[in-house]
Amino acid sequence: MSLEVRGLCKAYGQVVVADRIDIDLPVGQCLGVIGPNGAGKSSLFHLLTGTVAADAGHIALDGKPLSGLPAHRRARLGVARAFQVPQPFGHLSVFQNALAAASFAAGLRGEAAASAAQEALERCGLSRAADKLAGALPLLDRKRLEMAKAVAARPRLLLLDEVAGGLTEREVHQIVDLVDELKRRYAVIWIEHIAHALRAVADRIMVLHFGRKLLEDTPAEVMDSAIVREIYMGVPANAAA
Ligand SMILES: Nc1ncnc2c1ncn2[C@@H]1O[C@H](COP(=O)(O)OP(=O)(O)OP(=O)(O)O)[C@@H](O)[C@H]1O
Repeated sequence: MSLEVRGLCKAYGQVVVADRIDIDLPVGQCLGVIGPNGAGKSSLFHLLTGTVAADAGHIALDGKPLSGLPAHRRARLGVARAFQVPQPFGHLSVFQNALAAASFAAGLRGEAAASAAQEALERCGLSRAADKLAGALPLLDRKRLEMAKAVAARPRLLLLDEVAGGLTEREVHQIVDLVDELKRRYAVIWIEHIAHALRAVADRIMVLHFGRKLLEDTPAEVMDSAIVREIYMGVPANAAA
């Protein structure tokens, strides 16, 4: 198992954002994460990347413990995140942005950094735009670059934060195809509000609510579940279907 999370807990005073979360995720699989606003989705990513310290619990990647390590050490051990709002260095080229990620997040130098950057752009469909200024890219390509920066860091665990948000339907399909490609090489966790996108790629979906994992199952089971209908649409879980 690539990612193993056991009993992850975090609270801000009375607000519980992670309540004994367990996750098992191998390379080659995508775990979708859904839940209403404030459910603890972003907090989960903060806890995995190490930007926020957990109150309790254990995280291991490929058997190596991550718990207690600072974010830069976890990045070196293979945790990479693509943010919801891409914030590339707009005055640098697409290639230079990927190179910066390979250098700073993965600690690569020289040829190794350049080939990681090149490979990441190829993998994310951006080779043709390598020399363009990142600030001039249209939104879909900025999303691709955000993912390429994560890939350039040579991750084992790829955390995708609403990477399909704000795109047209057609573009969402392209992102779905890209995530489907990427999950062959990495363990992927994808927080996404666009249900059909997750349904298309995720092997399993986890439903968070008040920091608790309410359900984890196949996309079809989760989308049809009474719990999801209740928390999203206010239909009581015991109401007739
Ligand atoms: N540093 C913090 N201090 C206090 N409360 C926080 C902090 N960070 C998050 N919270 C609270 O924790 C809860 C969970 O927040 P989180 O951002 O993880 O939710 P989310 O599921 O990602 O929500 P959204 O879909 O709106 O992004 C929210 O009530 C939020 O206000």
